[in-house]
Amino acid sequence: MDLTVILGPMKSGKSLELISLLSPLRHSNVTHAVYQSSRHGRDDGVVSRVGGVLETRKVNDLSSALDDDVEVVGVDEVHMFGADDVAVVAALLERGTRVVVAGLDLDHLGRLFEPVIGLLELGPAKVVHRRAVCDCCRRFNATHTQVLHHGEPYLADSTGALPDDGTYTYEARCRSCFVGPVRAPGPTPMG
Ligand SMILES: Nc1ncnc2c1ncn2[C@@H]1O[C@H](COP(=O)(O)OP(=O)(O)O)[C@@H](O)[C@H]1O
Ligand SMILES: Cc1cn([C@H]2C[C@H](O)[C@@H](COP(=O)(O)O)O2)c(=O)[nH]c1=O
Repeated sequence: MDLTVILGPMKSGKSLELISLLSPLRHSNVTHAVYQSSRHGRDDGVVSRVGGVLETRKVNDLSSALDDDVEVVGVDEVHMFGADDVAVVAALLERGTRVVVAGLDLDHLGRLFEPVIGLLELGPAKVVHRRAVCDCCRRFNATHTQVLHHGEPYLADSTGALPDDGTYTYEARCRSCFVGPVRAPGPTPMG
């Protein structure tokens, strides 16, 4: 069936959106399962900061979703999964399963997460891009997540999941307030 991808920085309401889309299914006959990466230690289940909870199965990878054989599959913190898990999503869609995924699009350096690239390549029926309020300038245009370590931007070139256990603090930021790695200047335009 179809794929819905919910993206945005931390605090933008991705969990809220996932809960509002999938929680009614508990009251229906539609078979469904929601998976969350076990690398996400902050919550047991999809928990929105504004309230609301969705029961999840904590998994290291999505392979069990193929065995569960339900009509609707939800995936939370999808940026914490890998290329093999994107292949599982593709197989589920091929089989006629409706899949709804939510996660960060951009990492702490402002780069697209690899599984997000793979999901967008599957040609989702719907992509929801949510914004948060910038924790610096307070405008409602935050697209990035600034990770701070002892109050300074964390700019290490790491790709693993970052814990939300107090080691780092996380701020939603707009593109102007976001501090990313210094990039080498590109070629000067001709003309
Ligand atoms: N900087 C912020 N911008 C927007 N909402 C915020 C911010 N800080 C806290 N919130 C609260 O967080 C809620 C969204 O939280 P949540 O659903 O957990 O988002 P996400 O899953 O994207 O991290 C908002 O509805 C709002 O009540
Ligand atoms: C920026 C960034 C964040 N993470 C982690 C930190 C949290 O556990 C989740 C996002 O939680 P949300 O509020 O539900 O959006 O992702 C990460 O692993 N890598 C990063 O670059």
